[in-house]
Amino acid sequence: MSILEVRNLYKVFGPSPSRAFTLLEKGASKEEILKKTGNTVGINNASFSVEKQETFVIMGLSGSGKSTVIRCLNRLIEPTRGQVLIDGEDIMKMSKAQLLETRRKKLSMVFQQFALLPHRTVLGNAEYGLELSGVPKEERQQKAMQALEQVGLKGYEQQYPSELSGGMQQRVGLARALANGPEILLMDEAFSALDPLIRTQMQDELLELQATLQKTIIFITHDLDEALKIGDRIAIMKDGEVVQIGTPEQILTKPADEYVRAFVQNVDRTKVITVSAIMRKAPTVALYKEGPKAAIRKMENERMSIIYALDNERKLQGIVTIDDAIQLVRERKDDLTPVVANNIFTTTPDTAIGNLLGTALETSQPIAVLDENGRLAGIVDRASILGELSKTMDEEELPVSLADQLEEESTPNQKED
Ligand SMILES: Nc1ncnc2c1ncn2[C@@H]1O[C@H](COP(=O)(O)OP(=O)(O)OP(=O)(O)O)[C@@H](O)[C@H]1O
Repeated sequence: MSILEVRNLYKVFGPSPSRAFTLLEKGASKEEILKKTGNTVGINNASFSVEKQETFVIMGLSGSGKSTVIRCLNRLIEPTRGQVLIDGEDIMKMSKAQLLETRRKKLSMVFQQFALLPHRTVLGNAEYGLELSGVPKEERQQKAMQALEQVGLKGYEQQYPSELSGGMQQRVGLARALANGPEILLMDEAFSALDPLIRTQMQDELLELQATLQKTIIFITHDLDEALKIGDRIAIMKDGEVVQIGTPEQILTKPADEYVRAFVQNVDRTKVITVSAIMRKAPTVALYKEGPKAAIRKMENERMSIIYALDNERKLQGIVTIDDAIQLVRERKDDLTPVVANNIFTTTPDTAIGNLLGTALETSQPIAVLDENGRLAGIVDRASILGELSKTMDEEELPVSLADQLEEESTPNQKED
């Protein structure tokens, strides 16, 4: 079961939501509805679910409805229609007391403008949520200290917010949210007010922190690069609607419509698209013990001149050429081991393809993709790496030798024509 589920959520701001709904049902646009009724459609039929420990990013341009969605999740804004289920419980049906309890125990929010109390120390700010919940002093201080340590602010407990840099102030905001021990962290443009360098650093730190904390994070941003970096999945919003939900790779490789395509077209795909998106099954694979005759048969069937040789645990040991295998048959050997050449280039499924650029230049052989146990997960060849790279870069931007190779590979057999 998803930890959070949003079903057919609507928020209409204004005097007469029912008039807006009538027009929405007829397919009217947000602008038309505003013009005719004076109502603003903030969220239009949004549905998504978030899994436990997932970082789910909601991304969209200004006015697309991100902040309204995140505020509906804890009912800081009352949805007009729809359901928000947290651990299967509909927050729309909760009493005031239940809602408060849920906000304190399950959801914590980190705001763009830090929202710190200026007259309280760092520690005083970090323990504030717990204080509101009535947690005894000693316990709340201990939890707040732990949270401050997690965000790298140990030693700053007695400072005041004005004595800290923007990045540090936001760490206090994060510590305050973490101190409550929530299952879900709601982060509303949490890094958008920071300088670019500090912002990148905070993104890295959040990723690091999340690797150990494993919270469920719902992160709002208008910055696509931030979304692609942080999100396990991303929901893209436009005019209050969720237009696509997918992993960063899915968003880049299979944009749902022209809007998303236009949005992602300038992204450096090579940093996001990983080998797993372009690898294919290795065509010919043999176990050592199958011997050279079986290997030759497989190579013939697949019309290949090499075979990937695996040991008994199916770990890749190297490649055997058809000439090597023929030689082994002549020598009456019944095992492939003697001729396995292990000078094969390897990579892993989660390597960004931009990092394979050098290897693609060095070898015309496919690169073997190994899983974490050294088993052959597939292969990735130069054509598919170059194909992906060329979608990102203009040809003039490609290294000269790569551009030449691309040219050669895209016009095969020209001389023979
Ligand atoms: N209190 C309100 N009253 C009327 N309209 C509102 C209100 N709050 C938001 N809206 C409208 O709802 C739509 C969605 O706004 P929202 O703030 O959720 O967008 P956003 O994607 O978070 O944008 P930003 O990044 O600029 O905050 C916008 O058209 C906005 O004008």
